[in-house]
Amino acid sequence: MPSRGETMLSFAAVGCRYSRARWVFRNASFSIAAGSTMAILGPNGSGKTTLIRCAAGLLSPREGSVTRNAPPGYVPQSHGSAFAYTAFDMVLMGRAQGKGWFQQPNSSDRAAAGAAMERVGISGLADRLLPTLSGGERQLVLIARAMATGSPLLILDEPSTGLDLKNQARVLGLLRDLRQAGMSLLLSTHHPDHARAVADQVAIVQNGGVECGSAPEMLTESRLSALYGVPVSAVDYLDAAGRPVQTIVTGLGEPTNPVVHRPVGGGG
Ligand SMILES: Nc1ncnc2c1ncn2[C@@H]1O[C@H](COP(=O)(O)OP(=O)(O)OP(=O)(O)O)[C@@H](O)[C@H]1O
Repeated sequence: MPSRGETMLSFAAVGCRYSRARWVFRNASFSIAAGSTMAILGPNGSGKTTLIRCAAGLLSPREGSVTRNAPPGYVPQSHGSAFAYTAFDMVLMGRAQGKGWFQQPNSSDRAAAGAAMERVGISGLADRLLPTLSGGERQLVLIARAMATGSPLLILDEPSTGLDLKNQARVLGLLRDLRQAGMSLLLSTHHPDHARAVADQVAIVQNGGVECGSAPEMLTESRLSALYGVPVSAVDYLDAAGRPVQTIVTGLGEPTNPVVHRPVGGGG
């Protein structure tokens, strides 16, 4: 594992576009150190996936430079189609990174794939064919595949898409553990709450620009309300263990009278 604080990924004045007519974004500059996480937020179509693909080396920047100090583990945005591999074989493909085309996986590759599945909590799916899995189960397989690479740098495009609350919590907990273990993570999300749960830094992609800062600085009510064009509030409450917690909600719910924030799981 790289030493804590070492730069794992950096963008220097990066610009990306698909056609001459329009830049998706320009002048993106940031770096991610070992043991830290950056979340990318932005409206639909603003350029989050473009930035993620550029970071993963799947798209070349039109200007500026991207530096990685390891080939990353990559989790693509989930999509419907899937080849008829077993979940285990899909995860094992994560071990192919850096190997020759015809090199067979060995026993340590199999052990790493099994360990990644166990870590993500999907060992029970090992023999299932991908087309028979639910969208959320497939998403967990893709996360395990990225982990099986053993790379200290993980790049994830909307990793919680399609996951139920329990699996969202599982994935967020896992990402936190990986950061704690010294890994570097870059993820895109539509959930400011998830960014708050796992990220030290936040990049906001909007109107052709990328603005970066610390998570507390970027995840304010006013910034998020302006970003999404809906009222956004930060709500304090006590969790089931009685700890004060803050969550981010859109102010689109029904008005209550009187307004009471009860602890989740607190009954009454
Ligand atoms: N292959 C492509 N060719 C041309 N334009 C593209 C291509 N991929 C994306 N775009 C355009 O680039 C812009 C940014 O797309 P991108 O997928 O990066 O946005 P996003 O923020 O990830 O969106 P979402 O939240 O909806 O997933 C959009 O206007 C999109 O239409």
